[in-house]
Amino acid sequence: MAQVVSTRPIQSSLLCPSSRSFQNQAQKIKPYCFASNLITRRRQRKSLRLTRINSAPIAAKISARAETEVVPVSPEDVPKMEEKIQFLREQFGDNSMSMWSKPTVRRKTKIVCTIGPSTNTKEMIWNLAEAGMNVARLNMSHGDHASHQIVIDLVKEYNSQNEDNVIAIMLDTKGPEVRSGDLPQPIMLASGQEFTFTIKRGVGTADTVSVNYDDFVNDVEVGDMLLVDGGMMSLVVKSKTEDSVKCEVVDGGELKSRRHLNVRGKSATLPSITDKDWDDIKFGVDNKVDFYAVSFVKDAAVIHELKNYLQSCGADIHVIPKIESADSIPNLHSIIMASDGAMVARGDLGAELPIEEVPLLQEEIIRMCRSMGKAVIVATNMLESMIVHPTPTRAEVSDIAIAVREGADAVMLSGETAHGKFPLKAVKVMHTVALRTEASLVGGETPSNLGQALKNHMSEMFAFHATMMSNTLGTSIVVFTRTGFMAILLSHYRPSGTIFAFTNEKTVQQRLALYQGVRPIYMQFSDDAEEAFENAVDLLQKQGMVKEGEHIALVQSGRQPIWRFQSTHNIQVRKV
Ligand SMILES: Nc1ncnc2c1ncn2[C@@H]1O[C@H](COP(=O)(O)OP(=O)(O)O)[C@@H](O)[C@H]1O
Ligand SMILES: C=C(OP(=O)(O)O)C(=O)O
Repeated sequence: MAQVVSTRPIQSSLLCPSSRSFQNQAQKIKPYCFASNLITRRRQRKSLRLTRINSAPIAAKISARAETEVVPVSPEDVPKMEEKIQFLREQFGDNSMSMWSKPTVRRKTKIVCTIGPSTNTKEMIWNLAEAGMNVARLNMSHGDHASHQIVIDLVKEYNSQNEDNVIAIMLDTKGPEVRSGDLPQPIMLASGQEFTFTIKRGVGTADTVSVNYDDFVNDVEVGDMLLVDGGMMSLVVKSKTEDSVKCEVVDGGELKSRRHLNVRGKSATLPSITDKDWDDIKFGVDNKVDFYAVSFVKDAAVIHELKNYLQSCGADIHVIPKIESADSIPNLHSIIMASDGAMVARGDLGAELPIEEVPLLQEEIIRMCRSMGKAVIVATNMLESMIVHPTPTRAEVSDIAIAVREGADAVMLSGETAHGKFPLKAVKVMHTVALRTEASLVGGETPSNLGQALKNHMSEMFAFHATMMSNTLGTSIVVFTRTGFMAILLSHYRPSGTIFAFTNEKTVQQRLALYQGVRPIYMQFSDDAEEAFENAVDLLQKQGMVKEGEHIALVQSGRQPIWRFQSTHNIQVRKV
């Protein structure tokens, strides 16, 4: 057992871990090129065949290391691989790879699925979870508390039956969004025709529809461009009365019920958290959801207000602002600083701001979140075509790969899983593309100023060195955490190996499901540190997540000391 121990505070500030030598070293450890990957895959296939003949232990052959893994290249390969694994399991009665065979274990980038009419049944939630969903998102713009309650209860039921694969719950507030009203049936709008939006309630005819926002008439001006569903249709404002806005259709199409309305370049003058949102937030507190995604945040004040409210009711729920409002951009830094992460909500963002700004902002928001040690989710249109088609466009596949490369913690599915025809296929595509992209990445690329943001130098130093050690030795990392802090910190260093985060808090286990590379495991902590380590390694070995003879890096650090003197942090490398 190798050990690095520090028992006194470090005075000097941290070295920047993104130095060239670090990267060079990582490069050496994890060489990658397409050809070598193909060869590895061929060898892999061969070793699978050999395994069948020799009945040798198979855990090592289908190992977790991304570079030696059979990486399916198309979603169609996934069932084939699952069949293969099933075959091996049946042949050898071996369960040592059962956990690694789960998509949620091998992939580092997490998947958020919006639950809606296509997926709100027990069967579909179970299927989504098995296909790779890590977080279930409830969009409060749709449905009522009763329908969301059913979904929450189902996810909780799944979690109670699958302690090794828990799904986090994210409640997404409706926010001050402007939407058109309900229509008895969709209306076809043709370019050049006149169409009216009215603040009168309940109107839904061929030429006029209600808007859910009374100040709509005051906020828009003649000449403004109105975008429906982020630009799927557009109308230019021609004139106004005290309750209506007359427009001319520029780009026509089919107008359905409750569609997004944005004014190009403008945010609505509404508070970020509306009365309905407060009601939904309380519903989230009652149901102990894990995250709020807060729509249309414009400044940090609203985050402070929500956090104060949550503190006053003793609720441990993390807050993820959705960056989608033009007004939020000058305040990005303070908004993210006040929050637990951010969502790049590209739908509304690309409607309020010029569309060509979206990729640049995505990169900037991811970079900012990562440097501040906060979670970041990339959302909207990721596999949009799969709402109706069984395969994605190549551009969509690239989009997922870019988000993974940029270092997002999670990628999100919206309509694809909420009301699409192929929700499970969409999750499988996302899983496969993320996994394939991750296999091409060098681990441990840390944002250069992570240290300055976190100001907890001892924990950071240990997270950095644990990452270095595990990357050098090619090990997984085992960390014990009560609050999730150290697991989240390690995640931000993006080690190559999996971070097995043992926690004695179910809420922390669920929350950690969102974080890149973290595999959260619930375990009651023994009073004796050594016993707890042994139990953890035992559990990993039983589940086939580590195997005999393999090394693991074990980290004891973080804000709250567990089995250590106040100032003692350590990293150990152990042989299983
Ligand atoms: N809980 C729900 N109940 C009914 N329909 C839903 C629900 N959640 C999502 N949907 C449908 O899926 C679509 C895509 O989901 P999402 O992108 O989250 O919604 P939106 O863009 O409308 O805010 C929605 O426009 C809606 O038609
Ligand atoms: C995620 C988004 O928000 P919503 O789906 O809630 O409209 C978005 O606008 O990209």
